[in-house]
Amino acid sequence: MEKELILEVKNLHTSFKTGKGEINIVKDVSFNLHRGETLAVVGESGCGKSVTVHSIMQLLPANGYIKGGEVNYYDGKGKETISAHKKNGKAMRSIRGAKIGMVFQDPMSSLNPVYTVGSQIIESLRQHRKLSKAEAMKMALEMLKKLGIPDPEKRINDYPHQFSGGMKQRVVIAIAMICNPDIIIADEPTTALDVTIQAQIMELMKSLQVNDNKSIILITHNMGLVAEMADQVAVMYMGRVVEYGKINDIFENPSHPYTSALLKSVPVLGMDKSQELVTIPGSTPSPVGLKPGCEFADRCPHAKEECRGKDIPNFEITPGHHVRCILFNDHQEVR
Ligand SMILES: Nc1ncnc2c1ncn2[C@@H]1O[C@H](COP(=O)(O)OP(=O)(O)OP(=O)(O)O)[C@@H](O)[C@H]1O
Repeated sequence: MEKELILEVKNLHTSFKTGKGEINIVKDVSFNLHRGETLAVVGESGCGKSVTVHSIMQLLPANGYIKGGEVNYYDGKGKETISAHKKNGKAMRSIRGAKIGMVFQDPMSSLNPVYTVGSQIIESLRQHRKLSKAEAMKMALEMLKKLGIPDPEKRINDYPHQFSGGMKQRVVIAIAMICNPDIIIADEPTTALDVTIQAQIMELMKSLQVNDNKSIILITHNMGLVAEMADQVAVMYMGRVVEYGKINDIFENPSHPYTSALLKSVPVLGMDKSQELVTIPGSTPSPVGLKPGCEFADRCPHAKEECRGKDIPNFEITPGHHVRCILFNDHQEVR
């Protein structure tokens, strides 16, 4: 059966104007998200994962702007282009929250300490739907119950500081989910939490995806989480998707030298015990004054002269498995 495309990011470019000039942070990023699936966007700190999703949501800081590309949202009824070069505040406000919900890394930065959790969930709901306070309250209670918050009738009137870290993150998920969006963007949703709580939150997200057919974009640098959660994976390095494919393409046939290095540098459940972890030589370059050509060339064991000087195209090595590396230039180029 053909999978239903729900979000399409095509050749997205995002830059920031800074005191040191303009810096290109997201470069030619493309990926697809299908209904009921999880796309993991993975890569080291600073590679542009958050800027990519903030571009999709048009939540960039004042000095950031989308230079090119398209973001297409499909809701089953047709295509809606939610961002290109120009800002489209009205269309975006109807999409943010209602069609795409966001869960950020630190629950405290998403919750307002001076309002009860109930009023924050209701506020999110009433922004998009005409409901009485009582109806909204009933829906908020049902959502808290569904997300495993014990004693929701009492807890709904509590303030965020009265919740533990894991429970706060459940409240953030409740706010993201209350309007029943098709897509949830989760930006490192468990980084600020204890390991056992992390597992519970990820299980909760997985159950929403499976039971309610939600699509998730999971931003993470945790390859273990990727292995557990993802259907599709986009590996990013210095603002580019260097490898993109199905979970098995990435774990069983990692092809970009950066993906291979990344997988060798982190422990993944089920890996051979005799396999040593290897650190990636060198460090990520600064995005300011970056040399042209492959951004990974200076750290890559296979680097050749051709890797430097001009942008490296994307090659399709098997259907849907794309690698941005000249080692594969005998394959079909894809845009
Ligand atoms: N407002 C800004 N002005 C200039 N540069 C910025 C701005 N915001 C982010 N950047 C730069 O964009 C790059 C990518 O940042 P981003 O937060 O997307 O990385 P990330 O992959 O999500 O990392 P992390 O895992 O640490 O969150 C970084 O080099 C960062 O310094």
